[in-house]
Amino acid sequence: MVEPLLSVRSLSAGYGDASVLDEVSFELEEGGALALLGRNGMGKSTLLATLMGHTLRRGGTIALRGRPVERLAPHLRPAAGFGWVPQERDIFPSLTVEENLTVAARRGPWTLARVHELFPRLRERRSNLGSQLSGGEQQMLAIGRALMLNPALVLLDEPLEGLAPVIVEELSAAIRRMVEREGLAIILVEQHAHIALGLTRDAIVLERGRIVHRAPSATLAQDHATLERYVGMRVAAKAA
Ligand SMILES: Nc1ncnc2c1ncn2[C@@H]1O[C@H](COP(=O)(O)OP(=O)(O)OP(=O)(O)O)[C@@H](O)[C@H]1O
Repeated sequence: MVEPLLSVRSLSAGYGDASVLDEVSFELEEGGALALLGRNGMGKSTLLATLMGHTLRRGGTIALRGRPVERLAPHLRPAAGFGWVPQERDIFPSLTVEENLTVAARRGPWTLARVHELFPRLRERRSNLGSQLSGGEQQMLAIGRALMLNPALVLLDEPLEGLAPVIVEELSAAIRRMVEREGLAIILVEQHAHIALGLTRDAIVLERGRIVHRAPSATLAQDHATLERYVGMRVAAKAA
């Protein structure tokens, strides 16, 4: 049997007394691309934050390439292979674009040149400060910085949120290239289900911290009843 890239078993977690994730189990193969869908507040960001060690884990296991990581301190998880692009982007405003990219870089196939190739705007803006970037450029920088860690898996938390349609297209094309051409594994949280399903191979749907549906992305994209039920009418209408 081929070992999965990521194996999550019966993962339960929350914040303080509040329990959010309830017995979540799933696997992701090497080079896999997984969409994580569900309405607001259903636990999608919490699942990514839990993989990064930023919540209170109540039970369950997380293994990356067979290595148990659920007890690793959050600051050690990037070195273990997790690249995280949080919803807030968290770029350093007083560092230049190039400094943001290189400050925590790790050796591997993703270099400054390759990140510039994926996002030519970051090359053009390399001497600008993080604070001088548009929202779309900040998002490109956040993804580029995660790639410079040379991760085994990239966790993308609503990377297209609040961006203009032309930037959404540019970023979607870059994510598609990361997955299809570079073979990078991703977990993509996205409110725009039709876009997320177009960029991934498999999907899971969270409802109040539990997985309530799993399917190949192409199948779920056609399953309007399930999308309406768990993701919302607006998205299902767009997917139709
Ligand atoms: N730092 C926190 N402290 C306490 N509760 C939190 C915290 N972050 C999230 N929650 C709660 O956890 C639950 C799940 O939130 P989460 O952000 O994971 O949902 P989500 O599916 O990612 O939704 P969204 O699209 O709104 O980000 C919500 O009830 C939320 O209020």
